[in-house]
Amino acid sequence: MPTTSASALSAGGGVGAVVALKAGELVKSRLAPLPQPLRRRLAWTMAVDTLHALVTSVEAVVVVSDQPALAHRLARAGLSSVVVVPETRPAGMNDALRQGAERLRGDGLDRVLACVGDLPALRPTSVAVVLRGAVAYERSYLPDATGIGTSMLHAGAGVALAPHFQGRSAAAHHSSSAVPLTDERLATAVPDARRDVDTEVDLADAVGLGLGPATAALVDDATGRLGTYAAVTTVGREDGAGRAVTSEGVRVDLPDDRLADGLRALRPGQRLHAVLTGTSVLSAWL
Ligand SMILES: Nc1nc2c(ncn2[C@@H]2O[C@H](COP(=O)(O)OP(=O)(O)OP(=O)(O)O)[C@@H](O)[C@H]2O)c(=O)[nH]1
Ligand SMILES: C[C@H](OP(=O)(O)O)C(=O)O
Repeated sequence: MPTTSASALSAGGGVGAVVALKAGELVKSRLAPLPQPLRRRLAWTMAVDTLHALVTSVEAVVVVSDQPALAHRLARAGLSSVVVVPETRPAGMNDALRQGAERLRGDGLDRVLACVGDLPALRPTSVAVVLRGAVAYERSYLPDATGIGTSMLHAGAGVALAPHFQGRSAAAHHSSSAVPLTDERLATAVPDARRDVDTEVDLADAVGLGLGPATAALVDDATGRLGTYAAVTTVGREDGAGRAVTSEGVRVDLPDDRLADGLRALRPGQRLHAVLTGTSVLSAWL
């Protein structure tokens, strides 16, 4: 039950969000049927879409990670305002979130929103709904689409975040006295904020809700499914458009606007990861 009045919590000095991201090669084991480069790319684009929704909704966003090049990658993805907090203690997701919360509080942010990094359909309007609903409670959480996991956890001013993510985390957050942010308490539905993606079935659901642009670049509009992964080698330009060849020797179109992360001026012979629809590249990345 709420123990702190809305006015007491809303009097604070702003909201900071924290996301934990582990190293690319370890992520999303439940998407293992996908080729590993595509699984890593999907984990990355989902994090990028999640972070874009957060940066427009809160005063500060931190990512806690042990990936050394992360700050540069985030900047290339248009997320230079996101602060990377190096993971000094490799002790798992909840400890990473606690480290991020400490940083936000140290920077003067009163309210802390911990968020999973796999919400590719997340919209700023839904983050705003969650933050408005959360203000009435000292500590609250947004159950995920299954009701078993948690997609967000909020702690008001002066309240420890005390994250219990992973596994049956909705029950764990409930047992630790956090209030579930149901649609009734929020007075509206926020399916995009509950739709974390661990499997291709979850991804199909997120496609239906509307993906953010980074993840949408991997999906074939005609089928609503991920493109087919291929390693490709650029072969130069023909008729003003880029071309590449797959390792099976199939020639594919590589339009300039399908190059991800600001890739420019490709030389013939460059190796790229790509997802294809037929003989066209949907998205290519280093
Ligand atoms: N910084 C950091 N982030 C972590 C750690 N463990 C998990 N995470 C992040 O926490 C979120 C949830 O992670 P998990 O539930 O372990 O797994 P997942 O990678 O999403 O998927 P599965 O491997 O399929 O379980 C993801 O954004 C991870 O990157 C960790 O030790 N450190
Ligand atoms: C972090 C976890 O989410 P998942 O890894 O299952 O997306 C959870 O629901 O607590």
